[in-house]
Amino acid sequence: MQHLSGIERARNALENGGRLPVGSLPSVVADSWQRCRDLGLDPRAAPRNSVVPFSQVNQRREQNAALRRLALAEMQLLHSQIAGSNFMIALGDADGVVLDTISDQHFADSAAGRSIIPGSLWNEDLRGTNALGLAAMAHRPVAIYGREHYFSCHGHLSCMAAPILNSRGETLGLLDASCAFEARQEHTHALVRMAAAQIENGLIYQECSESFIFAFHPRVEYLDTLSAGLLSVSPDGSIISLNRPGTTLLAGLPAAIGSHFDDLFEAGFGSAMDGLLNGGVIRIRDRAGSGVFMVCRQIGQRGADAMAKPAPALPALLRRSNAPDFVCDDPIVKRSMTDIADAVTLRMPVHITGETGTGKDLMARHAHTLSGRKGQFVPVNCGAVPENLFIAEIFGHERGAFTNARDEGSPGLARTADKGTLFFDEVADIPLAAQTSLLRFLDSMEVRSVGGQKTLKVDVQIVSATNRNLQEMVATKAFRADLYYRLNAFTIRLPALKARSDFAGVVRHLMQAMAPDTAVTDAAIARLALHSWPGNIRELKTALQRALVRRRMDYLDEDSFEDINTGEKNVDDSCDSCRPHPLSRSKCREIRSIFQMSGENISKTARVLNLSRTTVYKHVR
Ligand SMILES: Nc1ncnc2c1ncn2[C@@H]1O[C@H](COP(=O)(O)OP(=O)(O)OP(=O)(O)O)[C@@H](O)[C@H]1O
Repeated sequence: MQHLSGIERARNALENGGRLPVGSLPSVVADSWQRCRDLGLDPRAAPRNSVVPFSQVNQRREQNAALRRLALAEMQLLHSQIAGSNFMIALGDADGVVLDTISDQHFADSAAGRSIIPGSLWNEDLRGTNALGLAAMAHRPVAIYGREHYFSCHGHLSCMAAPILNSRGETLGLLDASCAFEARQEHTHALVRMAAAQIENGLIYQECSESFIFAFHPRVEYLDTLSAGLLSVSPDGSIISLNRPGTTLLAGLPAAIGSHFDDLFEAGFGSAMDGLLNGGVIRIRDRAGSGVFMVCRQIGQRGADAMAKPAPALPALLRRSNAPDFVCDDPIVKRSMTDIADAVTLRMPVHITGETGTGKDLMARHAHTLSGRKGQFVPVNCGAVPENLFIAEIFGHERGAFTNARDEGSPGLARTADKGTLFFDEVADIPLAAQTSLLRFLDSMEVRSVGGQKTLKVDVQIVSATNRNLQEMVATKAFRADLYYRLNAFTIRLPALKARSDFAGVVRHLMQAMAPDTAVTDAAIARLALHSWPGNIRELKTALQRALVRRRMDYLDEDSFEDINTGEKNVDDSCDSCRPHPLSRSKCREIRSIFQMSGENISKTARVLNLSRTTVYKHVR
């Protein structure tokens, strides 16, 4: 008989309506499957794809503003720790409604990515066994791997979620990391829990700015870690809040909010304060007789000198160190990179075309790096060199070769680039008279300076770039046809930003470079993606810089880009047939809003809202 693993036996039983085999699943999963079964959910069917309307998402975001502010910063850090692994990080509110997501492009484009969007509800009774729903219900971190999900269509996913609790143990929100099952990373679960703990601590600092905050732990070297207890105390010694590790460390003692410092520790509040306010670490006994080290982390603003200290340093977490210099996940750009590598190996001239700001200069520099040439990368901005000096600038000149020539002469840029790369930027602007000399140089690789007699052979890799249509210029005789054919032996065309499939990656890359600690939400990226970006990546960079300057929070969301012209029709609008009917109007607005967010993609909208394409079409046409 074929030997089936525990999960396979359990799934067989689940999908065929049999009794679930005992011990084949973690109990949290088995209990959840049973509840889903009792609700009559069919594990082989598609779950109901429930999404709350946009206005409600905004309302919920406002209600959770403090949580969101801290959480988005942590999500950004988490994303940078696990990015590149086909992941999505989501923040849910206490009801399991997703408020924000940060994902890598690959996951965002997957079926799962399209169903975890702001507004989507992940309760167990709607979506079956899933980490977000279970963490909300169980008030503790949960990981659900692959086929442990109740619905078989979620079997390719792994999700880890941790609740974010306040000091009364109430769930304030949920942090979730979801990934493709193959990408499952054991350590991600720990990272999610740590991020949730960090948010909980952050909330204590945020909410207790008026009070004293002490960190304590039985081992002094743990005072700066997430295992330390965090206790906030009013100036008269009443306990205002206590984090989760603190509750565990003081288990068995009356550590409830409202109790007094003296009920928990043998040293009275007054004498402990004497030591703590001197800035030192003190050792005191709790009322159960265990010794703990304690240090003051914050003197509340009502305290003598309000010398609030920053939150304790966390154990240094790994950041990605080998990030590429620029983003090239778009298949066309990726292909170009491979082609460039081949071309420079063969020493063929490389010609790069693309609209302004698409990264031609960056690509030219990359060609030089790929060539492995030891010489310099020498750029020539052909549009900026005066026509009468062009030849002298490139090929050099002897002492006093012409009026205004430099006294000491000049070797010229072609010689400077020997054993390196000569990059003709804005190559369409090369003066016609100089085009002949350049063509000769490309054929012979020989340089003769103006006023000089000797020729010198050089070894340079030629790269050129333009955003103009050289072919048209050839047709109008503004550019020499033979030079054109010589330069574009090998041409790559960089796509406009709006056409790049790695748009989100470009946004995140720029943010990482400009403000590594500032999160940018998926919804913000979706809004940015609606703009046409005529200035391409350069324009995007400026828009992000502007938003960073104006931002009032530690993150950028769609509201940060209100000034961006998205060409978006008013998403509050409903279609003509729904407008007169209040009931159908709100559904219609929701459809139209998701339609906008999805880049006007009918199929995506239909999938997200679980509607037929015809229904979506009816509302958005
Ligand atoms: N793939 C990329 N990832 C991240 N940043 C990029 C990328 N491509 C370009 N940039 C950034 O966009 C800006 C414009 O790039 P670049 O100067 O290379 O464009 P260009 O096509 O040469 O522009 P122009 O035609 O106007 O000279 C630069 O700041 C560059 O760092």
